[in-house]
Amino acid sequence: MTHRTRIKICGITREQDLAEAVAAGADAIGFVFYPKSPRYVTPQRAAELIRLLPPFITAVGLFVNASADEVVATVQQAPLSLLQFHGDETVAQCDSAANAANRPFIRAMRVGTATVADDLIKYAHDYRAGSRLFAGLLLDTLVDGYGGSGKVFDWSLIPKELAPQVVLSGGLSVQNATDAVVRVRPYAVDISSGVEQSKGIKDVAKIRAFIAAVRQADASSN
Ligand SMILES: O=C(O)c1ccccc1N[C@@H]1O[C@H](COP(=O)(O)O)[C@@H](O)[C@H]1O
Repeated sequence: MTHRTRIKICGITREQDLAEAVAAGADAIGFVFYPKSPRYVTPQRAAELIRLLPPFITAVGLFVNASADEVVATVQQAPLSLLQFHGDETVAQCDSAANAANRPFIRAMRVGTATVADDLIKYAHDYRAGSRLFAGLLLDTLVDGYGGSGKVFDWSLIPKELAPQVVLSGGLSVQNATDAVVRVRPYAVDISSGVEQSKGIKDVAKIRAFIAAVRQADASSN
C-alpha cells in the first residue's frame, strides 16, 4: 500500500508563512500556546490565522502544562481541530483537558539517551488505554525546556511496530528529511526550527524544500 507521510509545520506566527506552508502541501499547521516559547501566539492571533486556512488542513494547538480551563478558553477563541500536549501532563490531565475542550489530542513523548524502546511502547499503550480522545504519539527530543529545540534523537530507538503510528519530530530539517522518512517510515513528521530563518519566522525556501524532500522520500519508499 502506498504511504503518504503527513506533514505538520509548527510554530506559525505570520500570514505569509501560513500561506506558503499550505501552498507547499502541508497537512497541518501548529500554533504554540506556550507563553515562554518564541513562537507563542495568543488565541486571538491564532484565530485570525486559522480563518485563512482552506478546508481539510488541520489546525493544531500546542500546549505545555496548561490547565483544562486554559485549553477550553483557547479553543473557544481559536477553532483548533487537534490539541498537542507537549509538557509534563499526565494521562488523566490530557484526557480531562481534551474532554473539556471536546477535541482529540496527540501527546509528545520526549526521548532521551536513557529511553528504551519498551518505554515508548508502554507510553503509547497507557495513553491509548487512558483516553478515548488520544489520537497519536509524537516523539521529540528530550532537552532542557520542552521542545522546538532543533535537536535530533536516536531514531533507532523507535520500535518497528510503533513507527507507522508516530509523528516524528525533533531537529528535522531539509538535510535529514529523506533519511527520517526512509529509515523510520513514520505516520507524520513535524518540524519547526528546521524551516525557520529566525525563531518564529519561517523560511519559505526551507518549507518548500522540506516538503519536497518528504514527498520524494515517500515516492522512493513506496
Ligand atoms: O516550538 C516551540 O517553541 C515549542 C515549545 C515548547 C514545546 C514544543 C515546541 N515545539 C515542538 O517541538 C518539536 C520539535 O521542534 P523542532 O523541529 O526541533 O524545532 C515539534 O513537535 C514542535 O511542534
